[in-house]
Amino acid sequence: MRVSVIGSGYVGLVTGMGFVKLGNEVIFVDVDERKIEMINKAQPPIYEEGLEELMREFRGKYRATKDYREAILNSDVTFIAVGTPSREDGSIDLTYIEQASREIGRALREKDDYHVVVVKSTVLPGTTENVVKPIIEKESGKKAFKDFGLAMNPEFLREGVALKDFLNPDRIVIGVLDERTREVLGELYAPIDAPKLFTDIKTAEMIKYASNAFLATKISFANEIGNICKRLGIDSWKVFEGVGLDHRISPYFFRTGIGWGGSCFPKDVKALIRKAEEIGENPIILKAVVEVNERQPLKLIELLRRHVPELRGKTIGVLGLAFKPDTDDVRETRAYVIIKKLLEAGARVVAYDPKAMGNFKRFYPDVGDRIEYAKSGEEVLGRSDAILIVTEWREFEELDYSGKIVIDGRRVRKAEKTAKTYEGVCW
Ligand SMILES: NC(=O)c1ccc[n+]([C@@H]2O[C@H](COP(=O)([O-])OP(=O)(O)OC[C@H]3O[C@@H](n4cnc5c(N)ncnc54)[C@H](O)[C@@H]3O)[C@@H](O)[C@H]2O)c1
Ligand SMILES: O=c1ccn([C@@H]2O[C@H](COP(=O)(O)OP(=O)(O)O[C@H]3O[C@H](CO)[C@@H](O)[C@H](O)[C@H]3O)[C@@H](O)[C@H]2O)c(=O)[nH]1
Repeated sequence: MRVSVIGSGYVGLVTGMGFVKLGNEVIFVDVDERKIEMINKAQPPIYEEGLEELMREFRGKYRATKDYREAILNSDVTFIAVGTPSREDGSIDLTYIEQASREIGRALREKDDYHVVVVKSTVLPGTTENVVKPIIEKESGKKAFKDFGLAMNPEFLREGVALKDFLNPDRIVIGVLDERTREVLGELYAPIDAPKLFTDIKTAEMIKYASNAFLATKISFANEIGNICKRLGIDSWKVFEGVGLDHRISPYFFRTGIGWGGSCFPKDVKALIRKAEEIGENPIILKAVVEVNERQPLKLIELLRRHVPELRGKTIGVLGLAFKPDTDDVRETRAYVIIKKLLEAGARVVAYDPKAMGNFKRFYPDVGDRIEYAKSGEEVLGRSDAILIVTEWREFEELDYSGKIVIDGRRVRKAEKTAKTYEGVCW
């Protein structure tokens, strides 16, 4: 099938390349010229394992452009994968979704064939039918479900293992209302062996929020128990090993530490809270989930002060800047909050991350410009009075921590075994 993907970021690029691997032809659209140029040279603008190899292998089966018209006229189905960030008050910002819908609508005006538009971005229930649909109808002069198809197909991939997740998902959720669209998406996803759940459109939108909210809740719950464990001298990882053996609970997403960051959980939980309040609900669990998560990285500083009471003038090493390992993404990384606190306390910070140092400096100039970047984890260890572990990159398991003070937010076993002084956040 001929597929176009609007927005070539973490989701758009991975999804599009996934469709290429499944035998489709893909046209990527983006407003960012740098990304377009890189994609056309078969270079991924983001770091994601396996992506570069896939882009090299399938060169010629995909291309990128700024031109919506070209992309829509030369494809049968279009996925919208633009960002849906938070506004200042936590509510969802639909600016990019609205822009993309307008451009798609304008291009569809010139097209006679039945074209299917699929919202893949995470959007609140009602957005596809109440925002995307009327914009496309107005700009195209056509009617949804009659002249063009419309669906919502949330994405559940995790960064770092995104391609694997896209090609081997736990499930595929497809929100559709018309039979033709259902057939097109059924055919497109046919090669993927996973349970396929067809729902109406707003249910598909809600499944995405409920999933992310539950996963964030699971981690905040684990961290709350973990904080109690720490005071009682109990290893919360052992506790959750025991808890997770109950098949009703499952062992996953119980890694206690400094909490969740990233481009999804923070913004999606907040957007759901705002939406709930707007419609007269008070989501007390979700609010507590966010509060626990905001306090959690501060535990690392609290523990550090037990061993280094005066931070002024001290050099503190930070291992890891990405919000999780195997990605260069720094959106809502715990490293930002932690480094900000260190600088406020007058410490010097020397940091290292295998992939995310450039992004950290660009995204957070207020702290990113005030710290030093090391060339390796060894250099951080060599130059610091104490070390904080913020992201559990595999290579941090290879470092020599002997003689060091290490405060660990993610549980790097080598540090736990070999550091002179070691503290874990919840263990
Ligand atoms: N990152 C993830 O792991 C993940 C997983 C599942 C779902 N999601 C959801 O997918 C959506 C995209 O997330 P992302 O992380 O890929 O974002 P991203 O910021 O990495 O990518 C979005 C891309 O859209 C482009 N863009 C913005 N406006 C545009 C427009 N009008 N026309 C064309 N391109 C435009 C941007 O230049 C950017 O390249 C969000 O709704 C997010 O919640 C993300
Ligand atoms: O037991 C755990 C698991 C994760 N985390 C943290 O939680 C955050 C998110 O991790 P993860 O879920 O692995 O990464 P994402 O790429 O943000 O993926 C989440 O967000 C995506 C965007 O919506 C969804 O598609 C995925 O299903 C969902 O897992 C990171 O800061 C992790 O360090 C923990 O603290 N403990």
